[in-house]
Amino acid sequence: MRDWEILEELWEVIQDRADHPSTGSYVRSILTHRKGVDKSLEKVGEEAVEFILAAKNQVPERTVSEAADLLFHLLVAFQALGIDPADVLDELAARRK
Ligand SMILES: N=c1c2ncn([C@@H]3O[C@H](COP(=O)(O)OP(=O)(O)OP(=O)(O)O)[C@@H](O)[C@H]3O)c2ncn1[C@@H]1O[C@H](COP(=O)(O)O)[C@@H](O)[C@H]1O
Repeated sequence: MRDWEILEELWEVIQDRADHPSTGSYVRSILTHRKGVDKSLEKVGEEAVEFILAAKNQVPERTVSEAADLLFHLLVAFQALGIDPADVLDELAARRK
């Protein structure tokens, strides 16, 4: 079983793509898209719907795959919006009862 470090690693890759030109990079293509932030938000919405449909249709493998797409695109949207995932984690920690 993998631990949560993959999310941290992925965040570092996304930041690297934001900071450096990289031909053929999917992340960079979203971050530099002419619609900018809207493109990343559109992808989050799209992947959320695909996740819900897979879950409702009870297709476990597809649901896991769509969940991965959703988490990935959420991180890309954080980058586009200038949100630090650490702030989101702090928010969750602050809600612990
Ligand atoms: N985890 C991912 C990842 N998950 C999904 N995707 C891409 O997200 C897209 C999913 O969009 P869709 O399912 O909507 O497919 P699509 O219709 O072709 O996409 P659009 O044309 O609508 O954008 C696909 O092109 C996938 O390749 C990802 N692309 C990259 N990563 C990670 O990001 C890293 C950096 O990627 P690059 O920026 O491409 O170097 C990679 O090493 C991976 O670790």
